[in-house]
Amino acid sequence: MARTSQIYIYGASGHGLVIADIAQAVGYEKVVFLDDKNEIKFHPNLPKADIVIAIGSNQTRKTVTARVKKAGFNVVSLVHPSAVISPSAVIKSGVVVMSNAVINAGAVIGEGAIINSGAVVEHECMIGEFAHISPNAALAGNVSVGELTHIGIGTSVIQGIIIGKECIIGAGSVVVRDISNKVKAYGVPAKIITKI
Ligand SMILES: CC(=O)SCCNC(=O)CCNC(=O)[C@H](O)C(C)(C)COP(=O)(O)OP(=O)(O)OC[C@H]1O[C@@H](n2cnc3c(N)ncnc32)[C@H](O)[C@@H]1OP(=O)(O)O
Repeated sequence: MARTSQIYIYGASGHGLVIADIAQAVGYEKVVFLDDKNEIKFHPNLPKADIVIAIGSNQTRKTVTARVKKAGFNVVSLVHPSAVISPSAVIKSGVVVMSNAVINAGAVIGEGAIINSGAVVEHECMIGEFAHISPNAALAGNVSVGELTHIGIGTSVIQGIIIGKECIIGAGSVVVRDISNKVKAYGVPAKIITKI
């Protein structure tokens, strides 16, 4: 679908402001924020235009994405011009890639995922749908991150690790063993703290 000159940003938080900067940097002429608390709220009958879902909560981002897609809006991916993306990486729809992120060869970034500022996603990593890789997190080669999982700021994950779905990995962790689904884990090395 051809890009529209206007883009809706669904969510007017700090995350939305960062995404608005990216939208302008890649050439959108007009940014319109939609927010449940703002004057302009999402409605299925709004004029159709590109849209990006700027909601930090992984589960809410997934739910809202389904809603706007059902209403016929074009959910786009936005990549900051300073990010370095391998030609062989695959970026699915609704992904945002912030400034200075690196996504290396053969990596696959699932629908609706966030690759935040300065994150490194090494070769052949698989990032699940609606996951969030926080700023300065570093995933070595062949790491798999399950859907809806949040990797905390500054976390490092060694090569080949499998992290399950719907997990929270705390800030500054070093993950050296696989992590099962639906757990909170943190520390150096990361240990499972609780089930979610
Ligand atoms: C652009 C952006 O802003 S993107 C967002 C980036 N943000 C992040 O990455 C935040 C990630 N979140 C965290 O790291 C959080 O601390 C969590 C989710 C791991 C834990 O949160 P909570 O369950 O609320 O834990 P809580 O704050 O109550 O702390 C419980 C204990 O764990 C410790 N703890 C919490 N997080 C960590 C961590 N990442 N590493 C080591 N210890 C930790 C606390 O010091 C505390 O210890 P104490 O009981 O001895 O005092």
